[in-house]
Amino acid sequence: MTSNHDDQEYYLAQLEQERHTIDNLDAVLVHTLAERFRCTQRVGRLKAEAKLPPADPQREARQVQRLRAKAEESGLDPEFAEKFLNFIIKEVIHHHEAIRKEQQN
Ligand SMILES: C=C(O[C@@H]1C=C(C(=O)O)C=C[C@H]1O)C(=O)O
Repeated sequence: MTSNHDDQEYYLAQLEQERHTIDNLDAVLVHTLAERFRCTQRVGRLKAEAKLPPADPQREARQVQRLRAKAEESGLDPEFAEKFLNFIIKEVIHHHEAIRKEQQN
């Protein structure tokens, strides 16, 4: 009984420690994404001023290859890395289209 109770405390302490690390990493992810979107907003304004299209499929393909390789190196599923990057890029392109429309008005 006592040993079960002790085990439970041990597991709960481990769980709390791991969740603390997850919280820190989630904060890093949010800060990193915020910086990336600040940067892509600047790119969107530059492209609108230069009359370049919002999407650049060749750049996207290079980014996907680069990220897939990095994912493999670090033990992350490259399929997941690609899906995640495409999800972000889709949002960026929406922003760039909105910037372009604003500039046209
Ligand atoms: C940010 C850009 O705009 C778009 C978004 C990209 C991205 O989020 O990585 C990449 C290519 C473009 O489709 C860019 O052209 O660099």
